[in-house]
Amino acid sequence: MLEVTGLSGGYYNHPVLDSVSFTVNKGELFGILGPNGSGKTTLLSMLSGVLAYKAGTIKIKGTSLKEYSAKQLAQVIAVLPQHSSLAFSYTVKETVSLGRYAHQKGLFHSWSDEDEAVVQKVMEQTGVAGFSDYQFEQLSGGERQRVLLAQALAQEPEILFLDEPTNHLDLAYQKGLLDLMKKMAMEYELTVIAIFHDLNLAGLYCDRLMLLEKGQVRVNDIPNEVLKQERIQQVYRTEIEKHPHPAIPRPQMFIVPNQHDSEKDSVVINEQFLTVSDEMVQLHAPIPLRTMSSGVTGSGTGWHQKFVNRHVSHTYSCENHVEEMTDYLRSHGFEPSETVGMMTAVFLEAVSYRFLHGENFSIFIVVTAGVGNAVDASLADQHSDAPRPGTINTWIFINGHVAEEAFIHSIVTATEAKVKALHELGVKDPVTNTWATGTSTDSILIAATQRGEGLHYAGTITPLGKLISRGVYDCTVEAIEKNERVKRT
Ligand SMILES: Nc1ncnc2c1ncn2[C@@H]1O[C@H](COP(=O)(O)OP(=O)(O)OP(=O)(O)O)[C@@H](O)[C@H]1O
Repeated sequence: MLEVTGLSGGYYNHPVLDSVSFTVNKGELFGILGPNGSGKTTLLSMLSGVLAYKAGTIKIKGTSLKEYSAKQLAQVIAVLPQHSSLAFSYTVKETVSLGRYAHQKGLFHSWSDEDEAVVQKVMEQTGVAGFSDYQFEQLSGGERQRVLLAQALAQEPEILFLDEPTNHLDLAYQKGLLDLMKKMAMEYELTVIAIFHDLNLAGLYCDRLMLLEKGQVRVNDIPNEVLKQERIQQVYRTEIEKHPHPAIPRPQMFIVPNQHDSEKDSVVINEQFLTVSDEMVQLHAPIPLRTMSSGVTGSGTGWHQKFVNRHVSHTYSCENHVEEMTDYLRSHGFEPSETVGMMTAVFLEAVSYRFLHGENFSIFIVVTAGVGNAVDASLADQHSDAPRPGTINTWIFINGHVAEEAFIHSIVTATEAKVKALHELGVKDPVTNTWATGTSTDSILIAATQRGEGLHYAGTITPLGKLISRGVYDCTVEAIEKNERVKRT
């Protein structure tokens, strides 16, 4: 649909683009990225015939751009510019109707039924039909943007050029505009070429992205390839982190702000932050910790500052346990969204904890363990599936900067150490009378300060893994033994 080869040029005495080449296929949603001043708008101006170029070729539908008359070009391409104002005062409908110019014939063209139908349709699509009689100048920035999009769509173009289309739009309209572009690309094979500053929106919606740097193409590929952490850091000269979108397989980039609380660099989570009562074991960290957990609240990954392991009776009914736990936390002064909350039927005086030092990092482990619900995982299908309160709850606080994979390693390593502790104590599954590997609802928390030493791995023979293995094994053995003693008294 669009073929650009060796395109160079810019402004008087100011070369901007340097041999830019790329193609865009029919029905593609193609994103142009690049830092301020990299030449994105200059490129779009050349592609839409507004700015002359010095060298290279631009072909639209196989024909050189230079061979199109203004009217012919307007039948194929439409442009939604970054900044626009109107020379005269028009109503919204009149503004949108201007988009029909390219399709009108003769000197004294008349307004056809088709013109009217198209204008009504695009005003509905862009959500501006409700204020069709308003003066354009009376509208907010976002409303104007949508009216100008309607005008561009009224042109019924085959290629739509957008310069930062989501500028001025609120969240819902950003999504609305890009969903509409995607739909039109898929259903009507509209080719959409858009400049984005928001890498995340570009990554979410575009089929392909082209990254410009100092007037040259740095890369042109699918979003996951273009949005590589190191590359974006280099080109934009800023610190970002790449993570997958939580709901769809698309990349997302997160800005990492400079930390201004360096006095907390030395925060070490240890026993001083732990409180044990009959009702709960709680830890209040002085800073939010990066967490991965299977708690009743605060599960999955997140950032949490408070940690609660609450005692419940053996007869606790687990129906609606999340809601009940949320109410409990709130009534005890905890904000549920900021708290990792677990439950246990174990008497909490039987808690076991240890602080262990590595070379440049340390860990603090807290375990409560009862084995009344012990299960042999290899024979779990012989058990009923009625949920009961978890009986081995393991908290691992890491004073270090833990990579995502090391969070997962930590869970594997801790589980292996726990299984060994159960074997060592000869704990059996009461249903199958075979060696137990855990209990039916064990929970785990890994919480890291994300300061200091970078810890990339936590497999059993890594420095972090060795500490976790030792600590979880010792604490689990001690917690089970203590609980047995408490139960006997
Ligand atoms: N009309 C102009 N006359 C002279 N130089 C210009 C003109 N417009 C832009 N430039 C220069 O051309 C270079 C590229 O500008 P352009 O607007 O294409 O960048 P951009 O990537 O779209 O930037 P931004 O992200 O800030 O919108 C910049 O150095 C800019 O100063």
